[in-house]
Amino acid sequence: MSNADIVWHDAAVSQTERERKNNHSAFVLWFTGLSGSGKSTLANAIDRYFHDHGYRSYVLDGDNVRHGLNNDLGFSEEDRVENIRRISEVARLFVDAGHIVSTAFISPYADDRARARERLPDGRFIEVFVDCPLETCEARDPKGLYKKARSGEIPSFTGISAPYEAPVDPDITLQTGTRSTEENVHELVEQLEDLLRPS
Ligand SMILES: Nc1ncnc2c1ncn2[C@@H]1O[C@H](COP(=O)(O)OS(=O)(=O)O)[C@@H](OP(=O)(O)O)[C@H]1O
Ligand SMILES: Nc1ncnc2c1ncn2[C@@H]1O[C@H](COP(=O)(O)OP(=O)(O)O)[C@@H](O)[C@H]1O
Repeated sequence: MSNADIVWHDAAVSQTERERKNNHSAFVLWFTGLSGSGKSTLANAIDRYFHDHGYRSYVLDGDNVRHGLNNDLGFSEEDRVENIRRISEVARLFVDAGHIVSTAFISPYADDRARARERLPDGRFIEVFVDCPLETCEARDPKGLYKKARSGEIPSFTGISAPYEAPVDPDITLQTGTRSTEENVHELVEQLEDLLRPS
């Protein structure tokens, strides 16, 4: 069956109605950065803040999604593109359902992040650059992957033997080499003030 045979079915309950009931906007916080830069740490810290303050929210994390939905994908350029395409579709569904979704994927290619932005309603895709020098990420090496990448045990490792295209004009930049998680969460809450206000 081709896509031409599939007809979009409008939902009985709109995103706007869900947002009104939740009393806040639905949007995606798209964290991007090198492995070990702090994407998961920050996505979970801000999610804790959202949850504790009555927002409906959820985290989509690279490691976890790759265990399930995307367990057929590796780290070739083609697979990473498909990984991000699927994640952005899932993120869109969460926004449709009225949630604030924080995604924590390296998402190394600028074009893929741009496509993800295009899939979301205007102003509902917030690109957050988790900015941390490669040397710091490598010194942290929380999973021992940089060591393996340097020894050649892991091929095509982002930042070492595969590219990372840093955002040129991100909506928000958080430095994790010099600022604590608490400081960065505070910064995020300030920058998101308009979206977090009751709708
Ligand atoms: N070759 C290679 N390159 C980069 N990362 C690797 C690789 N192999 C395994 N890992 C682990 O997988 C996590 C990255 O998955 P992502 O889905 O975020 O990657 S991507 O967006 O598709 O590039 C990444 O997680 P984070 O460290 O949380 O970023 C790594 O733990
Ligand atoms: N300021 C900071 N912000 C975020 N993570 C930090 C910071 N300082 C140290 N870390 C540590 O760096 C590591 C980042 O790992 P993680 O959040 O899994 O990154 P990523 O998801 O980008 O791979 C964690 O062990 C975290 O405790």
